Amino acid sequence: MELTYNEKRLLAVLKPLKDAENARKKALEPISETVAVIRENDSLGINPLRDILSMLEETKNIAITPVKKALALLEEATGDAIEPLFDLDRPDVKYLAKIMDTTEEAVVQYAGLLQTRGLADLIKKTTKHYILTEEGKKCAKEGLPERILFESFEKNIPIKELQAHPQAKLGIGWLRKKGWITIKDGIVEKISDAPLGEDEIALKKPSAGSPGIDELLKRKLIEEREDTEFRIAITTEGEMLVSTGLDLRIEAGTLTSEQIRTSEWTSLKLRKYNVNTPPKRIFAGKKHPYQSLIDEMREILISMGFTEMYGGIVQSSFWNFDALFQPQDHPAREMQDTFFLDKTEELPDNYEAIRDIHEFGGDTSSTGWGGEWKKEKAEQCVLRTHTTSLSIQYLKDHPDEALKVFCIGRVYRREAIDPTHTPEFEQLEGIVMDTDVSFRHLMGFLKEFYHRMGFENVRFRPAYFPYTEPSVEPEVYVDGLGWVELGGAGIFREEVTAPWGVKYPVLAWGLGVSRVAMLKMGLKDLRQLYKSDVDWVRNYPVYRRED
Ligand SMILES: N[C@@H](Cc1ccccc1)C(=O)O
Repeated sequence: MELTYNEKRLLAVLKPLKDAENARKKALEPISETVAVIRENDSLGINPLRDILSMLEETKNIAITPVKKALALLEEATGDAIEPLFDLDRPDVKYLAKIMDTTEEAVVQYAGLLQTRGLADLIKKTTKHYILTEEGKKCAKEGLPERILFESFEKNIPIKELQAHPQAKLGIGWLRKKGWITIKDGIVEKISDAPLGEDEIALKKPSAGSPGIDELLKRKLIEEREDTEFRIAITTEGEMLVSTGLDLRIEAGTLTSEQIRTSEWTSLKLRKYNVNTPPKRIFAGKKHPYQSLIDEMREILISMGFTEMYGGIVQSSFWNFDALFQPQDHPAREMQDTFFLDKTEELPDNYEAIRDIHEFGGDTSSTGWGGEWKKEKAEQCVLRTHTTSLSIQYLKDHPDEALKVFCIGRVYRREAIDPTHTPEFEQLEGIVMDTDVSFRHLMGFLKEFYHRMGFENVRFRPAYFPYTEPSVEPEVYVDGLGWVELGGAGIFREEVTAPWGVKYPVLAWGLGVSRVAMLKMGLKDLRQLYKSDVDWVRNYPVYRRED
């Protein structure tokens, strides 16, 4: 495969650097010889030569003429001041990035490509170094606690007294461990002259390989750091390729309309694109997958002719339970099932109609639940446990017109949290009222909705809710899971509709939204929908309608 423009550029930079390095080595040969001779004489004890020796050794570390020349050329080419560097036959990536005016990552990438072609070697070197921790800095300045303690007394000292020393807590243990003291009959006595330890030497200059390092790491006086350095060396093949000449014309990435009109493009070198290289991923803002699904449900209902209703999260027990003919001693009204609030709400004017329904059936054919209905219980506010609390209020406000309304909203129940239960979740509520809608219409609406959501098989099982008769639970069939229950539905009872003068039959349902989300999104854990898991959101494919 042909070399990319950037690979060629890198090669074109590497080659003169290597030439410069070769020239430098060559120029240094006579110096090296001299140094060797002097060193030999020096070992014979001819001391005055020492100064010459160190002078010459220094020379070896200074950029000498050929290198200076190469750098001047590079500086001219890049317009950048370049620090003299050594090992120019395998320059550092930082340096290359600077002279190629690009990032270090890019240089490593080009070098990686060259390496697969055998034209360059990418050399990775990691080195360790150590830094002093806060504690370490203190000890490096003032000495280790045991050293300070050791120097705080002459030959012996009562242990009680030594314990009062601010360094005693850590220091005494170490004094014993290092064998600098003994303690007998409450008296501490020095038994060593406490030579400078390896740890103390390493603390002054913590460098890799010094014997005290491990001890200091264990005492958390120093921390280890790793530096990674990349260097790139051109290979002989690489050099040969450069010698045969590289086409270093700048490649055109995008053409201007001018270049196309004037046919200038025919003489340009066009950049080749590798369409197999995955691009860097960018993450644009996007809707949460759960929100997308909710929006899809909303659209389906709107397309089926429904309008949306809204209502508060905080509801009186009256609207959440009583108006729905849920007896006041119903288990769902217990503290352990519902979030009760330290708040009450006034009841509507004709609340007595609901009281009568509960106590004896009011004006209806019902016999009610019997017993005494308590107003205070109904006034108690709760976090709504179902969105049916909105449906009944909507009916109260629109008792005599045909209507199709829905709402998608959050509801709250005191559930223990596990993969399939959360104390907050969403419901999709709907009601349909018209002159002669029937149970068959109800099943028709629900089937149609689930079909549009992509569930082919829908069935209904008999169920019970205090506010509907008949009542059913819709279920959908999911491969691998079987029939899954998805909520409740039914026709509102007379006890619910009569108090508000509702004229026609009312079909009602409340469906689990998060349940549907789990099925549609293939989730095993419902909690995923409510976590701030950015990675998941980023990687979740943008949701598409199936129709
Ligand atoms: N409110 C019921 C569902 C339902 C709504 C309307 C009619 C019948 C049932 C629930 O939360 O489970």
